Amino acid sequence: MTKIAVLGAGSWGTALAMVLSENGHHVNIWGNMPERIEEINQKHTNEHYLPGVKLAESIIGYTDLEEALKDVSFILLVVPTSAIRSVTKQINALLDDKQKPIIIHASKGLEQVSHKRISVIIDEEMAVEKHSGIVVLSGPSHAEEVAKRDITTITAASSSEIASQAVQRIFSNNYFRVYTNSDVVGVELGAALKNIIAVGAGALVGLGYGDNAKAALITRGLAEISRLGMAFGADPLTFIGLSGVGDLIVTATSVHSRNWRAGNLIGKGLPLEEILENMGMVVEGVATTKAAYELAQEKGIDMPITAAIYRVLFENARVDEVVEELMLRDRKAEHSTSKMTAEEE
Ligand SMILES: NC(=O)C1=CN([C@@H]2O[C@H](COP(=O)(O)OP(=O)(O)OC[C@H]3O[C@@H](n4cnc5c(N)ncnc54)[C@H](O)[C@@H]3O)[C@@H](O)[C@H]2O)C=CC1
Ligand SMILES: O=C(CO)COP(=O)(O)O
Repeated sequence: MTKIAVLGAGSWGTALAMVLSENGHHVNIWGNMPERIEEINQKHTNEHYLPGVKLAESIIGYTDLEEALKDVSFILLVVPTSAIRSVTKQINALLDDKQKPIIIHASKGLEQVSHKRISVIIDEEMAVEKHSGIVVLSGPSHAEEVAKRDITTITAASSSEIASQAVQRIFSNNYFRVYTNSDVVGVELGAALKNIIAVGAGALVGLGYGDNAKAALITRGLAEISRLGMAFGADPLTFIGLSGVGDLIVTATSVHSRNWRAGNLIGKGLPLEEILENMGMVVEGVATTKAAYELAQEKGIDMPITAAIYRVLFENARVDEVVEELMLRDRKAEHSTSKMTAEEE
């Protein structure tokens, strides 16, 4: 039996713990909220994050990280992006160089200020001799639907094929299909940046725009995600895959999405602080908008939708006002086909 530690006892960590435990693995789930860990151990539920869902009794909750990591051969990090660095530091301090687990992360975002991808942060904080590879798990996957065993497809990306195949093996079953991918940059950027577009899509619906507007935002959103990704060496094919258009569709069209819901309330005129306070779960797209906006400015990459959403979130611009600005930008050709062109744009 494979022993796995899931670090982060929120919606996604809990849903992924369920998949792993159904696949016959021994799952330790670690969280920073003692009352939720007690609920997982006593009642086998995590009502705040996955209401009405019964968890396997074999999933054991921990508040002590050292205990949760004991003898595991995989560590799945699924805390908000803002907590990745500190949690990775703690793991690194607790592991010796004999255990050598595979490190997986399933979070979606970019670090504030440094604008780094999550696997880069993990790589910086984990001594290379203490692990057997870093794998990114990403794709169109609402926790609520995975917890109901709805059909889900996802990708496991790593520079180590052995590690990505091992991750594919532990997660795969008849409702959770995992592909492997070697484009870590593209998979992580697709995952992080789609949340920005989901905020925008929610805002459009909140303001009463129609299906044409939604399709325009998603398609042109994907164009700018790909443009940034290609400038960082991502494979353009990744953006028409699960962690590109797949995740963009599922996030930008669904009421399950916290990013879409936050955007929707912005479109309806509610203040951002109030929305974030009441969500009760992480809305990665807000911080990611800031990081991506700054990154695009720094690298001279044209990301007009991201810039528009930045203005709404951080400069109090109105949604209808930025929509008008986007529509009246300079006329352009639809495609920039080569990496060179994307970088020069
Ligand atoms: N919910 C979903 O359907 C999916 C979420 N994700 C990604 O997974 C990541 C986590 O999201 P969710 O589980 O949905 O968020 P959530 O808001 O449901 O739960 C986050 C959990 O992390 C805990 N946490 C926060 N800071 C921590 C720290 N320093 N140490 C330990 N625990 C800490 C919180 O207490 C909470 O239990 C995000 O990056 C999100 O984008 C990815 C795919 C699907
Ligand atoms: O990443 C997700 C689905 O793939 C979940 O999106 P939200 O964080 O917007 O809920």
